[in-house]
Amino acid sequence: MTRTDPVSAPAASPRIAVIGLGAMSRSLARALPRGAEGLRIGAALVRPGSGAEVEAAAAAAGLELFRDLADLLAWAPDLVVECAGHGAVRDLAPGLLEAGVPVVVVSIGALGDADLRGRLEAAAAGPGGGRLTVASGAIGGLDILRTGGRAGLSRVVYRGVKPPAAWKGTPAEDAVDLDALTEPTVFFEGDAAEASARFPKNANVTAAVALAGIGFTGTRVSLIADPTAAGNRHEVEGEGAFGTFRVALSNVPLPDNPKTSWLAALSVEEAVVRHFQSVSY
Ligand SMILES: NC(=O)C1=CN([C@@H]2O[C@H](COP(=O)(O)OP(=O)(O)OC[C@H]3O[C@@H](n4cnc5c(N)ncnc54)[C@H](OP(=O)(O)O)[C@@H]3O)[C@@H](O)[C@H]2O)C=CC1
Ligand SMILES: O=C([O-])CC(=O)C(=O)O
Repeated sequence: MTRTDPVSAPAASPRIAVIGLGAMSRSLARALPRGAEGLRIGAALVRPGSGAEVEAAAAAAGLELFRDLADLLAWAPDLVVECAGHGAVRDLAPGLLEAGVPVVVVSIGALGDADLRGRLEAAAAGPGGGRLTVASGAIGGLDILRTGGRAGLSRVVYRGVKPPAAWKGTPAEDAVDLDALTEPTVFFEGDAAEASARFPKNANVTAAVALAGIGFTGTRVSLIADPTAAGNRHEVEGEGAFGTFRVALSNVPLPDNPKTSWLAALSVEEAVVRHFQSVSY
């Protein structure tokens, strides 16, 4: 007897597209074919105004290029992976989900906006809605927050340390003179709601911690610029009825973008692979 997989598995070569063609997408497009899964990125949705540099990058990676959501939908993607930014989650993810396309997002800080979260949840839960997956990003320990959180969490603290260059072009510049720092300097203390909104390219991890744990206002955040830091360090401490934990990561940044840890790109790669697996370990 021939058995068929009851899950509506896509054809042998699933059609996977990225939104954005920056450091993370390029890393993902280079990396995916190395796995045994036979998955590869086939297309990219970029900004309408993007020019020759993006075209060259797409050609080098063998990607079809779209500048319009309707064109991407006509390509009939089996999965779309957002590696672009908060605006892309807001403007593109709801429509994709409504059209039944599963979406992986990594710009998790966008989900700090409760209205957008509601729209995404409604789009995914609606008739024929696609599944929304939030990649773990550059952080770890989310499993402990989720599982320990079943019995209640009383305290979750996040501390993010990056070299001054990684904080360039952010509100950190209004708080400290990044070029003059000689020692680790805390320039932000607050909650994950404020951190993820004000640092959309640096503090998505705080949103991941908030969503897995005690929410955006309950999660305490410190952001630090450290001239001695070689990479991006993330620490999470949690406390609850289950006990306590502390996770500390020292992440290698992507060569094309010092703000972004390679681990974040790897988390997207893992989410893509997992999406197409019948059994995941
Ligand atoms: N969860 C996590 O741990 C992490 C999440 N991130 C998120 O991932 C995002 C991507 O990171 P990274 O690749 O390093 O960033 P890059 O800045 O290198 O690349 C992002 C690319 O996406 C493009 N883009 C932005 N908005 C849109 C849009 N609406 N449609 C199409 N393309 C768009 C940008 O174009 P343009 O330059 O024109 O804006 C840029 O080319 C970050 O912005 C951040 O939000 C990053 C690090 C960690
Ligand atoms: O990549 C990192 O180390 C973290 C980051 O930028 C983010 O959370 O937005």
